[in-house]
Amino acid sequence: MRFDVISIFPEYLAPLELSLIGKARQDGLVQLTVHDLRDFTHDRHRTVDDTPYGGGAGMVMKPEPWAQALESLKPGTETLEAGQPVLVVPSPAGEVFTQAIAEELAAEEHLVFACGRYEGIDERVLEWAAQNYRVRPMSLGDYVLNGGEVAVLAMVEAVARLLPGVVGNPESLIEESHQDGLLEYPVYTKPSDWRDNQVPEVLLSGNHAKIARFRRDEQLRRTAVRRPDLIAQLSVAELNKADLGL
Ligand SMILES: Nc1cc(-c2cccs2)n[nH]1
Repeated sequence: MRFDVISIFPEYLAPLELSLIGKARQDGLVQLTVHDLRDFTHDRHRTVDDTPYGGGAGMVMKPEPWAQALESLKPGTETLEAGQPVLVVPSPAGEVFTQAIAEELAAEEHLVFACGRYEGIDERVLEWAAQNYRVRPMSLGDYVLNGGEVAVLAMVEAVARLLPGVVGNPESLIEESHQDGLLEYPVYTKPSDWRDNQVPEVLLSGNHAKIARFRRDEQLRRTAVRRPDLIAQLSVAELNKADLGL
């Protein structure tokens, strides 16, 4: 998997050199390159923004530096089966990023992330880029950040960790939150009696069927309380499987 990130703050993406993703890059499982958008400007001040047509506060990112940065990544030279790269554009006006989308993107060969700042990128860039990219405006959630970099850190981690060989034990990717549309169950470790707080007895029983049932019930109970919106998407059969006791 090849990741390219374009930003006016490339140092913001430095955490992607650390830990899991950093090791994946060293192991050659992931190729990740961060590009400074200002390298695609040609004026003395390396200008990337200008005032908005139609007025309004703030500045808009100029189209030409983006076009040159995106062209530099050689879209359109992909093999037929690889298909066009996906251009992910973090935006509060995008589709909401989910685990399902992370899994979708993890199946791609090449992802490009465009980190907007200011009031956003000139819309014509996204229209123009559609010639050589599958353009996907993507929101991290219904709140506003100052730029796309934080969203890219989250999305790259969510995608890269799904790639074969990136996390040590692939089993740890199973039964995670949102894996099956539910939140994950609570976890415990030693000591079993901690400051007079006990680990649920069933987890000490060694009865794997009961443990599995307890964990499933806890997933459903947590989801019903914390994320009723997810419960609405579950089948009646799933709900009937659990004793929610709500
Ligand atoms: N979910 C989300 C994305 C964003 C931004 C992306 C780029 C600038 S602001 N805010 N909130």
